[in-house]
Amino acid sequence: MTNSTIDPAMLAKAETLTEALPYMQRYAGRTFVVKYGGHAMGDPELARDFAEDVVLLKAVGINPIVVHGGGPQIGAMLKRLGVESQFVGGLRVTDAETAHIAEMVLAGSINKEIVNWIGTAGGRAVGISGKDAGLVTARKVGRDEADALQGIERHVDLGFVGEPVGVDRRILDTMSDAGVIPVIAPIASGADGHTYNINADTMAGAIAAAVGASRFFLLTDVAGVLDKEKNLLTDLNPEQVAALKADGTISGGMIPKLDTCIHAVENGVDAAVILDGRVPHAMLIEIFTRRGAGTLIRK
Ligand SMILES: Nc1ncnc2c1ncn2[C@@H]1O[C@H](COP(=O)(O)OP(=O)(O)O)[C@@H](O)[C@H]1O
Ligand SMILES: CC(=O)N[C@@H](CCC(=O)OP(=O)(O)O)C(=O)O
Repeated sequence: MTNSTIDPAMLAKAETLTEALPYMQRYAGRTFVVKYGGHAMGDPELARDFAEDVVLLKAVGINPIVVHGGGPQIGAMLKRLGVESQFVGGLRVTDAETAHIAEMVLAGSINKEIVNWIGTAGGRAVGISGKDAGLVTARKVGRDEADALQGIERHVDLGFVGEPVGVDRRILDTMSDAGVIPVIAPIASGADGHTYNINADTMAGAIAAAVGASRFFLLTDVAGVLDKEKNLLTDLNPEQVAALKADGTISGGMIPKLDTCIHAVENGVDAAVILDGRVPHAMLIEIFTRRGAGTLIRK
């Protein structure tokens, strides 16, 4: 049969698969950490696409590890329960009651929902938090907030907001060996026995560094890092990120996100990629095609 008798649409599908082949060969056996943000979770269609992508990675021999957020979902639950919540420097001030609710939402409903999507897509996922098998040990975060009005620095107690100080990867290796996809909620215990609420980007970055991930994907609600004219910056190194911070091109939630990426690439992760979680199959396009997507951060 010659090309002229083949349906062009079928041929294009076959070419998509052959285009993916060298990437599948390159990445087989590697570990990818995927941070799935709360904003990217709202749409059930996109959630299904995301779960399919994760299952496909596993099927071609990559070890995906999912770390999820859920900030908007915690906010909604706090509102329902009439509990006030405020953010300082992108972190939710977390009293004992808020920590309890954050754990309920993150390690409870959201974690199991993602496990369910992955199961529906034909994968085997196990949902855990940083507490399980001592995966992550946290310590309390201290923060100095500049009081812009008075021009003074004052220490803000964020309560039970934690940062990872240790990662014991053994449970992740056990799960990977058993063909299981870990789904991790950003909650951990401190050496003091308290439960800590951890920013999901920070949690994912610590896990990516601890496992020496080949790729660290952060799915968010923008196309990637944008310049002042709103054009996508496809590649950045730590020096360029520092310049973008200094001239005010990046602000808000993008600052801690990029800090996390730089920390990860300076601690054993090959590359971090900020991706648009609103684009169906954004991860597959980035990993398996020549086009790529989002912003790649590398040393
Ligand atoms: N230069 C920039 N490029 C892209 N996004 C930026 C930039 N500067 C600030 N941002 C903001 O950062 C946000 C992403 O961070 P964040 O809201 O914390 O994401 P998530 O909730 O997914 O973790 C974007 O929605 C955007 O408003
Ligand atoms: C300390 C802190 O701020 N924790 C976050 C944890 C969830 C999170 O980071 O979710 P997203 O990735 O969806 O924003 C919070 O309470 O909202």
